[in-house]
Amino acid sequence: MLEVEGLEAAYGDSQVLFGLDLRIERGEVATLLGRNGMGKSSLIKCLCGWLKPRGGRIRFAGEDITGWSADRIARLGLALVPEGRQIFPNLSVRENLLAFAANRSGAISMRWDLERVYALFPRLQQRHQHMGGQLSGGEQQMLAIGRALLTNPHLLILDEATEGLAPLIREEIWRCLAQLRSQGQTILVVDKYVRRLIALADRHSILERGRIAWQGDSPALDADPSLWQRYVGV
Ligand SMILES: Nc1ncnc2c1ncn2[C@@H]1O[C@H](COP(=O)(O)OP(=O)(O)OP(=O)(O)O)[C@@H](O)[C@H]1O
Repeated sequence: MLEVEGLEAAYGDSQVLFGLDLRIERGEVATLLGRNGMGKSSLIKCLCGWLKPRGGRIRFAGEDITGWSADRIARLGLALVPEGRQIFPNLSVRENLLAFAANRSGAISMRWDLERVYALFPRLQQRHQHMGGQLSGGEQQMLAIGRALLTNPHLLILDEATEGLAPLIREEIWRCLAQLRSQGQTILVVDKYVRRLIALADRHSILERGRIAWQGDSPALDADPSLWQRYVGV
């Protein structure tokens, strides 16, 4: 589904990614781990087309998308739930959800529609007429996830999936991601809750100063908590 090879990126003269490799198979859940400023968001920006790579290759859904524009990559079926949600404060929940609805993966069965999103997040249905700006942080995150799902993406990316959310809402987001996983959705998630990520995901990549410091599966990460302390600070 996604193959990144030797990815390099910079902001002006300041290089931030140094030869990253990453692979996500269809139906897998992968994570990016690392302390603040290690390059997770920059990698995601490259995948989404917001930051042009200086070197390396990105292949997604059968295409070489290196250097493609963000809207072209989105149309190919990559959906981002961005850090800070970025929902429209002056549109209702329903309008936010329908603003970008599409069928990018060409799914015939199990297609996401409004009803299915409301079934996943009943809170959104209860508040469907509320403005985006009136929602709590957790509700905004549900809205951002629902909006991304309504594009029926091949790959769903969540940057800081549960950051700043109350514990109960965090649990609801984890429950939702587990449900999506069981339905075969391919997901790349950035978060700091390593235990939750081990339970949820198949593979993990730890970033350290723009380089991959460690890659492995959940049993390997679970078996070595010293990695978490060293690279994630938990
Ligand atoms: N727009 C920008 N211009 C210049 N430098 C930037 C920009 N955005 C990020 N950086 C720098 O790039 C490096 C990687 O940052 P990035 O945001 O990718 O890290 P991160 O692991 O996602 O951390 P965080 O969780 O804090 O977002 C950092 O040194 C950061 O200061």
